[in-house]
Amino acid sequence: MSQGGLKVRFEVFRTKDGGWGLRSWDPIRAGAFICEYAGEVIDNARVEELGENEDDYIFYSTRVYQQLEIFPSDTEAPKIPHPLYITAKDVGNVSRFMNHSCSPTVFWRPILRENKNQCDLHIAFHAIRHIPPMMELTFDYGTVVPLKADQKKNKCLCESEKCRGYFC
Ligand SMILES: C[S@@+](CC[C@H](N)C(=O)[O-])C[C@H]1O[C@@H](n2cnc3c(N)ncnc32)[C@H](O)[C@@H]1O
Repeated sequence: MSQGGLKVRFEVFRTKDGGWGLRSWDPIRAGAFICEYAGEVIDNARVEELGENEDDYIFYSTRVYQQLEIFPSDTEAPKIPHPLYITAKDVGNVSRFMNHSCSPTVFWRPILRENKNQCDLHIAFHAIRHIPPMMELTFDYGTVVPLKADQKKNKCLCESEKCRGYFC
């Protein structure tokens, strides 16, 4: 599904708070593949080394997510063969501009793809529901568990009714 490439016309735009965000000029149907999180795969040691202040563009597969309403409560989270960290700080695609929302329009799931006799883990983003043109594409960055006392928390500006107030 995700190998067919990008099917919608993306726009990187200035959000109300001044940062960049991502949206699509085309409608996206519920469940449709949107894009992958492209970047450089790094290991845990490099994540620790970079620290939380150095890189705003790390995707962490190790975060914990709120159950999405589209999935029944007994749906298990997809199994990931190993933790995956991807930084899109220096190389990446449009997904690096996707902001966090506590009521996201997009969710991610892991996919395994064969590559020269081995399987590579990729992260594919899909629409949670029908997304009309120009609606911001956002996903839940997830929660660090266990949350350490000194965990850096970013004030969340998603303005959702269900806003948790922060994201990590
Ligand atoms: C992966 S980048 C997303 C693109 C970013 N807005 C930009 O201008 O390049 C993640 C950073 O965007 C900002 N951000 C993302 N979601 C946010 C939210 N809900 N509230 C406030 N800032 C957010 C934070 O600075 C965060 O570290």
